[in-house]
Parts: sequence; C-alpha cells; structure tokens
Amino acid sequence: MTRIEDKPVADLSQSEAAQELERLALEMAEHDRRYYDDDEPTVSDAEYDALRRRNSAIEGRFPELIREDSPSRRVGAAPSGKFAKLRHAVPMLSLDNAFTDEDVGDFARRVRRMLKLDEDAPLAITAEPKIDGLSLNLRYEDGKLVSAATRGDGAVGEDVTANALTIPDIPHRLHGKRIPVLEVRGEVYMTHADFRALNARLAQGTAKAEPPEEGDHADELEEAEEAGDKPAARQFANPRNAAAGSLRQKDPSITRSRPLRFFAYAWGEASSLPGKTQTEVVEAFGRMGFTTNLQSLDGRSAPLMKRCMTVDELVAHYHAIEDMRATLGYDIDGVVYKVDDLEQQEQLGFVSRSPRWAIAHKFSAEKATTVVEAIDINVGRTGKLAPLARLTPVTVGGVVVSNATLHNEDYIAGHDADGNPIRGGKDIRIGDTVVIQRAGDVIPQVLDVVLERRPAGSVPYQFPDHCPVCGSKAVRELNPRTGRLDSVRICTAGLTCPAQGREAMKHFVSRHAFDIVGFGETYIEALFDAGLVRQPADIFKLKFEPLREAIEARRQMLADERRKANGEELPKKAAKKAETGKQIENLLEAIDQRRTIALDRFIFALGIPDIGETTAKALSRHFDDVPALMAGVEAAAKQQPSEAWAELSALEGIGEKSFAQLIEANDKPLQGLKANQRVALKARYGDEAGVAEAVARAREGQPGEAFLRLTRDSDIGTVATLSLIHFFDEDHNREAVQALLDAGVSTENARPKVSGSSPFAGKTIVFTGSLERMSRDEAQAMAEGLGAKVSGSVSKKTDLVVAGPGAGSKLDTARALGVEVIDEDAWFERVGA
Ligand SMILES: NC(=O)c1ccc[n+]([C@@H]2O[C@H](COP(=O)([O-])OP(=O)(O)OC[C@H]3O[C@@H](n4cnc5c(N)ncnc54)[C@H](O)[C@@H]3O)[C@@H](O)[C@H]2O)c1
Ligand SMILES: [Zn+2]
Repeated sequence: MTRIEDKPVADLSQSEAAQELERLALEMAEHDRRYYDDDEPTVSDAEYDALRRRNSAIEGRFPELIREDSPSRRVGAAPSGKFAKLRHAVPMLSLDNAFTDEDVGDFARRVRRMLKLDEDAPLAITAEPKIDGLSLNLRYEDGKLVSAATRGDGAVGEDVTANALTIPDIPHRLHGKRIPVLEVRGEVYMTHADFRALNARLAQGTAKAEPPEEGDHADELEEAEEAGDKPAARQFANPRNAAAGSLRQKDPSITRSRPLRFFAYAWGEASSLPGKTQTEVVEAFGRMGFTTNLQSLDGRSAPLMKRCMTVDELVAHYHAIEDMRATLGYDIDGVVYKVDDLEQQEQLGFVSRSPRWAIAHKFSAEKATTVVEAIDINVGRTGKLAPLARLTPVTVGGVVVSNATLHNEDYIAGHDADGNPIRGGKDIRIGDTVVIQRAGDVIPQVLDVVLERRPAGSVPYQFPDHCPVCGSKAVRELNPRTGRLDSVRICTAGLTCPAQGREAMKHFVSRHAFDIVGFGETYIEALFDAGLVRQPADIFKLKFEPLREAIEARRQMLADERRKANGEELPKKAAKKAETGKQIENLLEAIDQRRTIALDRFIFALGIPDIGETTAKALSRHFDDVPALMAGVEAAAKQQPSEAWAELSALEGIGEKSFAQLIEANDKPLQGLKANQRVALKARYGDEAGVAEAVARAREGQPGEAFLRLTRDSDIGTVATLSLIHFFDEDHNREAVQALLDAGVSTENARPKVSGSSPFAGKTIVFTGSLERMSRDEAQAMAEGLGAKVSGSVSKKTDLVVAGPGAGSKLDTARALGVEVIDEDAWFERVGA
C-alpha cells in the first residue's frame, strides 16, 4: 500500500498533488509554530527540510497548484501574542538552500547569468558559517539602540528590545561616527558549554525560569510517572531552542540570567552604509563593537568568513568550516554564500522568501564529532549483550545525542573472533574522539574514529565475558549461516537472568503476543522487583492485594526520586489510591480474558529467536496445540541433521530447490546454480572442490523424516526449525511453557476448520492499497479463517487481489497477469460479512 505521502513526486496525479500540497502546508505550518513560537520542534531539521524539498518539487511539477499559504512563500511564523509587534522597515528574509557541491556551481552560474557576466569575468562571493540560532534586527538611531525585533513572519516581528539590551555582545551605543539610521542584523545563539550549564541548572531547579503554565507541567509529570519514565525536567533540546527560548522571555531579567551571544552579519534599513561590499560592511560592524565572522577566533587563525573568487574556493572553504565544526563550541548548520558587491546584490534582488544573491549550503548528513566517555552493556530479551557508547552530548540534527549503538563485540574490536577485519568495524576505545551520524529517529551510529585524537596509552576495549546483570557466563555461539562464531555474546542464564526475564515479559504481554492491556513497563518492572512475577506463568496467578502494594510502592519510589531530582515539592495526590485500585481490577480482568488464546499468539509470545509472527502462524496451522508442538519438536530433535547439513542448507541465497539439487550433485556441485549462489558458496567453502567436500559432508548428516516434516510441512525453514529445537532443548524453557499450561492457559487452534465448500479454501489472496474497513491483521485473519493463504506479493499463483485506494505496483502486476482484482466492499460481500 503506497500512501500519497510516500509516492515519488513523479508518480503523483494532479489531484494527489493538490492533496499533498495541502497536507504539507498544514503540517509545515504546525512545525513552524512549534519551532518558532514554542521553541520546541518535534521533528529534526533534516526531516523538516525534506518536507520543504518535497513541497518545492511538487510545485515545480504543478505550478498551477501553488497555494496562497505555501511554505515556499512564507518566512518563519507570524509573531505570537507574547510580545508587542514591530513592523520591519526592510523585510527579514530566509535563505535558499544548497545541499551539494553541484548546487553551489548552479548558484554561481545563475548569478552570472542574471548579472550578464561572462564566464571569466571576476565575481567575488563570500563564504561564512551559518550560525544556528535566531535572527534579530537591531535598530540604531544616531548610534543609539532604540529597538530590537525577532524575524517573525519576515514582515512583522516581536518587540524584544528590553531583552536584547541584556545581551553583552549587543552594544547599546555604536562606536565611531554617528549614522542617523542603521539596522544591524545577526544571530542570537548560545555556546555548547553555556547550554549544558543552563540545562543542568534548570534540572536542579537553580536556574531562573518562567513558572510553568497552569496545570501544564503537573500533567506532564503525572504522565511521565504513569509511564515510569524519568522526571520530566523543563530543559531545552538543543542550543538553538535554548537561545530562542531565553531571548523570548516576558521577564527580561530572566533573559539577563541566560548566557546569550550575538554575531552580526547583515543589515536592514540604513541611511548610509559603511562600505560598498559585504566584506567592508561586516568589517565596519566589527569596528562599531560587534562580533563578526571576520574576526579571528583566537587572534591567530584565519577568520571564518572568506572572500572567494571561484566555486572551487567556495567549496573548499565550506569543507574547511565543516572540519572545524566540532571545535567551534557553538552550533552551525551550514555555510552561507553571499555575492560580495552590494551593487550586484541590488541588481539581483529577491524572490518571495529569499534574496537571489545568497544561498545557504547546509551540512549534509547529520554528523558530529564527540568523545566516547564509556561503553555500557545492555542485556536484551534474548540475552544479547548489546554495547552502547556513552558520548559527550552533542547536537546532531537538532537533537542532543548522548549515546550511539556499537552493535556487537566484533564491531567494537574491528575484527571477528578469527582476527579477520570486518566491514564497518572500527577498534573503538573509551576516550576516542568519534564521528557520529544520526539518520531519522534511529539511534546514532559511530561513523569513524579520529585516530589523531586518540589519547596516549589507550587500550582496546575488553568486551565482558560475563553478563553484567546476573554475572552468568556470556558466550558466543557457532552461527550455522556463516560457520563462524557469532558476533553477539549471549548471557547463558535464560529467563533466570533478571534482564532477560523482564524483557521477555514485556514481549509476552505485547500487542501481537498475549496483548494484555494495561500491563505497561511500570507494572512489569514493579512486579519483577517485588518478586511477584518471575516467569510468564506467574501473570496468571496474580492477586489483587499484593499487586496493589507493589504498584503503590513503585509509585512512591518514583515520586521520591523526582522530588529529589527537582528539588521541589510536588503536590500529594489524594485521589490516587482509588484510581490504582480501579486500574488493577481492569488489569486482572484483562489477564482473565487471555486464559484462552490463539495458538500462534502463544508461540510468538515465547520469544523464540527466529520465530516471528508469520512463523508462529505457520506452526499453528500445522499443530493442534502446545503439547503437540513440543512433541513434534522433540521428535525432530532426535532426527536432527549434522551441523554440516544445517550450515549448508541455511546458507544465505540457497533456497530449498537449489539445496536439494546441491545435495544430489556429485563432483560438479556449482553447475546449474545462479551466479550469486556460486559466489556465496565459494565465499564460504573456497573453490569448487571445497564446495563438493562440504556437500559430501552434508549428505552424510541428513536429517530424518520427523525433522523434515517439521521444516517442510509447516513451511518454516531450517533456521527456524533449529531454533525451535534449541529453545525446547533447554530445561528452563520447557518448564516455563509447561508452567503456563499448568496455570490453566489454553490455546485455540488457528488451523482453519474449513469445509471444502468455502470458496476461498486453498486460494492465495493478496491485500494491497489502504483498507478502510479492516486492518491488515484483520484482513489476514479473515482470509485465513476461510482457508485461504495470504501472500505479500502478486504472482501467477495468486488467485485474488483485494485492492484499496492508493494501490500501486501490486495492482499493476495483478492486471498484467490477469489476476482477478476486487475492492474491499466486494470482498465483504463475497465473504458474506
Ligand atoms: N524542526 C522543525 O520543526 C523546524 C521548523 C521550522 C524550521 N526549521 C529549521 O529552520 C531552518 C529554516 O528556517 P529559516 O527560514 O530560518 O532558514 P535558514 O535557517 O535556512 O536560513 C536563514 C537564516 O539563517 C540565519 N543565519 C545564520 N548565520 C547567517 C549568516 N552568516 N548569514 C546570513 N544568515 C545567517 C539567519 O537567521 C537567517 O534568517 C531550517 O534549518 C529548518 O530545518 C525546523
Ligand atoms: Zn544475565
């Protein structure tokens, strides 16, 4: 199903484009409000910029659809009601964006074309850092600061004069000759160090801050408490928000207490300008008492702003600034290029929201440099030891990042257990300076180690061989797919390890497993810590009173922690007791409803590695109940193949058919295989003779009928079969499952009991597009209940396609193959629902 918002611009119909432009206008207006008014964005700048690019691309294809309220015609957001409004004498605009080096060349060519300059005529363009703060217009009359306004919507800003007067970098009087009117523009920002200190003071409650709006913060705390989260402190997400939030205070004495700074780089109305070029004017600003990009950072190195004569020079300066980015001590999000000559600037003029003579070259991916302070090991549901780098906090894409995933032992070491270097592996050590990258909402990755900054005497990281939670041995197993030691280390204690037990429990009650509503993380942690729940079966033995005590003790503990952390007294909640009682009744009720459950959910809930929902469904079609499954697995375990067989059959890229062919083959096993399969086999076993030898070994250790039946008849493959055997081979797993049955949990067989007369029995159905009357899960369950097989892709074997609006390639394939296609309503008619 392709939603309109996921469709490439080129595939949009005109009406879809109109819909999409409307969505983008509304969505971006909301982001603008959060970003400019509340100083609290909910998406990263990169995500926001992607929306803007999509909007422009659609408008480029359908210029007739450009909306009055299009984001391409607007700057910022209209001023909030918090301050008096101030109309700008000269509009404050935004900047057009460049994202690649080629875009810079395009910009220079465009400028030349519009100025009618030959290719070899000199053209000076300045390049300087784009400071990530908020812009401010300072109006000086006869050298005296008379007003200060934020950008607002470009035409009207907010009057923050009293606040601006508290910023030390902003002169109240200009040095030098008096100019009747001069508006100086620049960026208000906060350094990293000041930002961290401010947030720390806010967290301790020692910073001067506006009282929270009535009820506002109390609610948040309450919610955080329900969710068992850390106390919600009123801190800023990044230095830009901190700068904007601190400047836009109703009480200027709060602004005064905030460490704000100011860089001057532009101007508005001016009765006369102190120069004929961008460079000269900015130089003059320096003499008048402002900090500018033309000043050297340390009095020795070259200034950050450079006047360039070629595109190559511009791009080189961009990369030089990019390299310095981590050491500046404040956030910059790109480099701004400006045509230097002011007469040329005038000739070029403006488009609706930005000048034609300037462009902002944004830094590409969301990268930053920081230091690995420590390496933590988390233990997950399956016992995996997952390493996490604790980083000195940095802002990446508008979010402060303080940890990054390190994947596994080999990744940190940079080589596998045999000493072979692995792709992407790095030899990451505590104390290392690293480049990290954040993509979307996923946890950041370490992209690179800056070896020049590695502290002297640093040693490779020693990965623990014991579980940091329970102290049991943690081991690396042989991976049948690669024949090598697995890169992950696993705690051997199983569910008796508290970390694994707790995570397993979360999975057990989750939506696609037992789906016990109201059993959130707070509950699980509370019950685990109180010793009330150790394994899933315990859930079904819970009683009201002990449950209530455990939950209340937990709440008390969280509240105490919060009080300590915030240093403030929170109102006691009187109504809480009765509420907890009600919640617990509801929970017990929800548990009761799950004493009988679909077999596939039961199997999925066990959290067996490689047994996802689909495999669990397949098993539930094959077995009547849990004891039957266990018996089937036990029988299969007795007729297991040798490791050689398992390894060969599970090799990536070798399907069932090819494997059968391979096992039959004699001296030329590679014959008749596809190129990628030959490559995979050779990579694993060397030359053809090596493959032949592996095949011979595999042939000797063939599995018996019981194993093949489980693998083949239930359609789950070798890897899942071996995983099942492995799971039920462990005493504690068998016991945990038995305990559930003993606690009275019974299963319903999902195997469709379909009479031969169901018109769908044995048919293969594909659902595509957006379904309106049922969810995907429901559709699938319905079809399977009628004896049909649901598939994710359309092929010649497909009997029927049910297509909703927005169906894409699957629908096209179905039509091309002549497969019957019906809509959702027709589907409901046919099934008689
Ligand atoms: N995350 C969100 O929800 C969200 C919402 C709105 C905007 N944004 C972000 O805000 C930015 C867009 O806002 P914008 O319209 O301010 O455009 P912009 O940030 O792309 O560029 C214009 C601004 O750059 C600043 N600037 C800094 N240094 C400068 C220099 N040396 N010379 C000239 N200008 C300089 C000025 O304040 C100017 O107004 C984007 O980065 C966007 O991602 C994010
Ligand atoms: Zn453990």
